[in-house]
Amino acid sequence: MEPDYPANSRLQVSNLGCLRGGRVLFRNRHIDLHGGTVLTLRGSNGSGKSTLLRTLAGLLPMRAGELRWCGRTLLPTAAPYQSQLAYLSHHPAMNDALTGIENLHYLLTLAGMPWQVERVREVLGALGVLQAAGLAFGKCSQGQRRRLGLARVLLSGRQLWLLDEPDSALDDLGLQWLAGALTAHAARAGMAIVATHRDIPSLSGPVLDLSATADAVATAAPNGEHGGSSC
Ligand SMILES: Nc1ncnc2c1ncn2[C@@H]1O[C@H](COP(=O)(O)OP(=O)(O)OP(=O)(O)O)[C@@H](O)[C@H]1O
Repeated sequence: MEPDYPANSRLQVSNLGCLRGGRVLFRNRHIDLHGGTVLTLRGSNGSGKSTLLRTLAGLLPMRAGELRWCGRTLLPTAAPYQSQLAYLSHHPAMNDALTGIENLHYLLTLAGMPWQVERVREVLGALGVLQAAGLAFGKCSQGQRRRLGLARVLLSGRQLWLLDEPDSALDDLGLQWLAGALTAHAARAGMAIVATHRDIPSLSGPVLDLSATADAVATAAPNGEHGGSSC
């Protein structure tokens, strides 16, 4: 069993605005996320969900707004924030010529995670990709590729998960696994922002709908209790 994350961690994003191709996608969006919270990001195709996640992951410039992590105003590219996040995009970011295991070993080592064989086997087994992980990644099915990408997030040990349609290509069993993984992550005071078009079973928490007019802060706090700003 892995240790819990600091319960008083907090991600605050205020007045976020995003541009793409010279067009304003949205402005004045607010997120206030505490340990133990999963925020669902909704919106029609092209409304800017991926753009928002890529911005929070530090892969696109933050054109407008402010990000605070544990009370400190930081750029999304700042190390104290980057070291806490795991980002899963539409693309698996794995090398097709390497096996799933080799990809995981490379990516987790790069992220500074110790390679714990038993834990890796446990996660791959739970995801049903223990065998597929021995194949060249390029020979895996879309669902298997997605599951291996999710294994990378789960094994990352990071508190903040930014997941762009993690349910894509997953069958019903995979979707149930994802729901369980998110619930378990939240129970350990993990945090996640999940862009999805589907209903992920038993996922509760705030929803930010980018199709809607900007208004309320997407926020939630377990039991309404938070510690101080340090984490
Ligand atoms: N590289 C790019 N250059 C210019 N515009 C882009 C680029 N990528 C995306 N866009 C535009 O930005 C807008 C938002 O795209 P984004 O992928 O963030 O939406 P989304 O809500 O994630 O969509 P979906 O639900 O289809 O995944 C779209 O209008 C899209 O055409």
